Amino acid sequence: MFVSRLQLVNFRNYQNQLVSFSPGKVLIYGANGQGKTNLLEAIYYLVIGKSFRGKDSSLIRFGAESFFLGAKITKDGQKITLGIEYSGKGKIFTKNGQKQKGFSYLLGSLKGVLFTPDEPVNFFGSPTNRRKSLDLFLAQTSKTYLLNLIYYNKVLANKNALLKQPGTTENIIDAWDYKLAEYGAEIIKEREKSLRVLNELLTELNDELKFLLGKITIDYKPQGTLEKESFYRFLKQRQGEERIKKFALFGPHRDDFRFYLNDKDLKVFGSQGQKKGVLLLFKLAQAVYMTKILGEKPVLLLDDLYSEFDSEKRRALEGFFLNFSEQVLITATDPGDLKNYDQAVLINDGLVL
Ligand SMILES: Nc1ncnc2c1ncn2[C@@H]1O[C@H](COP(=O)(O)OP(=O)(O)OP(=O)(O)O)[C@@H](O)[C@H]1O
Repeated sequence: MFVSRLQLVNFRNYQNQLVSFSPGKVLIYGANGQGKTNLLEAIYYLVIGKSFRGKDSSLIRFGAESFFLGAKITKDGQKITLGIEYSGKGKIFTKNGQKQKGFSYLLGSLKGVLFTPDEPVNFFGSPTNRRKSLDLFLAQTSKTYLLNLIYYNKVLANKNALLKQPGTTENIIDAWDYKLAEYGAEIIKEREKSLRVLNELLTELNDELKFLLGKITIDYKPQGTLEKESFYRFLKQRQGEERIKKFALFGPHRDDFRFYLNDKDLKVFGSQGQKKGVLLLFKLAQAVYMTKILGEKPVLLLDDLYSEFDSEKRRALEGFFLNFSEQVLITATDPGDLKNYDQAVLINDGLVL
């Protein structure tokens, strides 16, 4: 799939901009602070229904009251139009001109994988960010996963409220734990399976691209089990501790997965370059996963990629992109950074020239 048209109205520093994109390698270039990342942010907004870097209110162009993003997607020769409007009153979602009840009805229409230079710090910095990142990928690849996650979070919120209430009995908590175990086991199963596959794909990519020396391993530490009944017993055994702390301490909302390079924890021992490399490989593995398992090539959104990697890695990457994406949008300050592109888009002060 690829984005053939994008409209930005009062989004960041864009007033009313229509951009046409070709499939293939698209170079988005311009000086610092002109709106290159804003453009990727807009496209990724249509992928995940929110910004990867700011609150909705901060995305409205200074002085305006709402923003609108619209896109035309070409998918297997068919055209899909998506629209999201945000104002202080909320968001309006449209697909093919029809208003939709929520973003979950748009999710998956445009599949995308984003890599930004700031991301490794956040990603390796906290388990919450790693979980969020994985959830964004899995929500795009599986509707069931998304639903289980939504239900799980609702039950979790209820359980947490009850744990704070004086006089809540064990029986009441039991009922919520049973539900948590039901959804939680499914979440853990999907995370376990996908991380195993992603690890295999990432290893193949690393061999092919000769990116980092050594073996990369993803170690997933689920806070529960893969089966509902044993998960429920796992939670029940820990109820005492949760009642004292008045907070749900166990379950996939506390899961973590860590990356090891030659059996050394990357978070603790990895260099900045190694962390960036592994995260980029992890993202590219997601694109391969979507292509191989779902049969849908996502759009790759790579912010300032070439300032991050040495020339050998750049060369390896250039040959790779279009195997697993129909369209890759790469931002750069120097137009000489990307060779053999299909389209170059110059951005200047919120305008596409
Ligand atoms: N809500 C907003 N309204 C108007 N302008 C905004 C808004 N939010 C951010 N901007 C402007 O957007 C610009 C930054 O855009 P962006 O992050 O896309 O830059 P960039 O071209 O990727 O630059 P760099 O190469 O430095 O990363 C800044 O000039 C900033 O003032």
